[in-house]
Amino acid sequence: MAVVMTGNGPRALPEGGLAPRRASAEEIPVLDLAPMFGSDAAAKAALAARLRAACTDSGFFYLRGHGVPEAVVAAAFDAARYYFALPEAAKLAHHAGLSPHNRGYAGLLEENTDPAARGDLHESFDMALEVPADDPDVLAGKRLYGPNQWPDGLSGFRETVEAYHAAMRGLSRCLLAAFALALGLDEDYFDPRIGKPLATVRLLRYPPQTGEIDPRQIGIGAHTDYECFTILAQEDVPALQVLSAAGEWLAADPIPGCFLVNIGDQMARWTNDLFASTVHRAVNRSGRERYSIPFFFGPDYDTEIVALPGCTGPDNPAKYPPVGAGAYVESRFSATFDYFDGAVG
Ligand SMILES: O=C(O)CCC(=O)C(=O)O
Ligand SMILES: [Fe+2]
Repeated sequence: MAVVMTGNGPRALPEGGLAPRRASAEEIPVLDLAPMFGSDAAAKAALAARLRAACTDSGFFYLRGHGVPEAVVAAAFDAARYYFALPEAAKLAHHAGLSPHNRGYAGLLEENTDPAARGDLHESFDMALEVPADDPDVLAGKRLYGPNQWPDGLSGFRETVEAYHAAMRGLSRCLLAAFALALGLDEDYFDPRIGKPLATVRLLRYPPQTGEIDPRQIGIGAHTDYECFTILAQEDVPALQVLSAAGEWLAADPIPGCFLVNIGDQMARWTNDLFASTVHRAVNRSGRERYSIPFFFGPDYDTEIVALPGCTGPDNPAKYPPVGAGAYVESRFSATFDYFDGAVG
């Protein structure tokens, strides 16, 4: 049987084709975050219960009532479109391999999420929290902190992408409060751990794939995400597939006005696998270019990821040894990006 190696161990993959099945509203539910912006404790508790069910089941859910203005999302997609249309030389000038902090551009096939595959058919631009080069954490060699790299001469690009990052950070704080409630913790439980979060905006462009498709070379190979959770913005071009517990690929098609959120490996570790970090992949068979914008959110670099209160018990010992949040993501980047270990400062 085929498996994919993740940071939390091997996961079985089904044999077979690239076509997904439609997901039902139970399999990938739509949750409304609005109660988290109010003070109705019963409404928050109801959301927390639905969130807990979604996270323990598929680990994927659509999010509405999130409060992020549509214009902020639309501007980020416009920025992605004109960014990727730059000449290749302009993009290579700020290649992520020139940054010790994994910020900048990477081209087609440079990432390989599934070690058994032959590279991912997308190009990307990564930016994260802007931390100056003389910051003590950067000087201490915490590689995931550092300055971003930006393309030259692309008016408004930086401002637009930074505004999107800020909006996603705000949303993440709110979402984490809901996760805390879903885990029976105080709403502000995670707040002391997210003052300087490892939080990356990634612009992605997937060219369409037509004709015979090599299953070992798709938009993004089967993988789990590395951080706590991912907030994905999609336009109207479908491609994303989620592996169900029963081993079927489900289509996670875009829903207008909703983000798609999924649990990542850090949260699976934090919850001792109560919350599912679910395998997913993308295949762009739409015949059109696809742009998507994942936002990966994890806690501060030095946060120890160890089973949270209530997630272990006499019959449920901790499955994973403690690990530093930053060290964990760095180890995953080393496994995934062929340029990360050789990056120059
Ligand atoms: O583009 C997508 O829909 C998914 C991207 C993804 O899974 C990732 O970047 O980790
Ligand atoms: Fe992913």
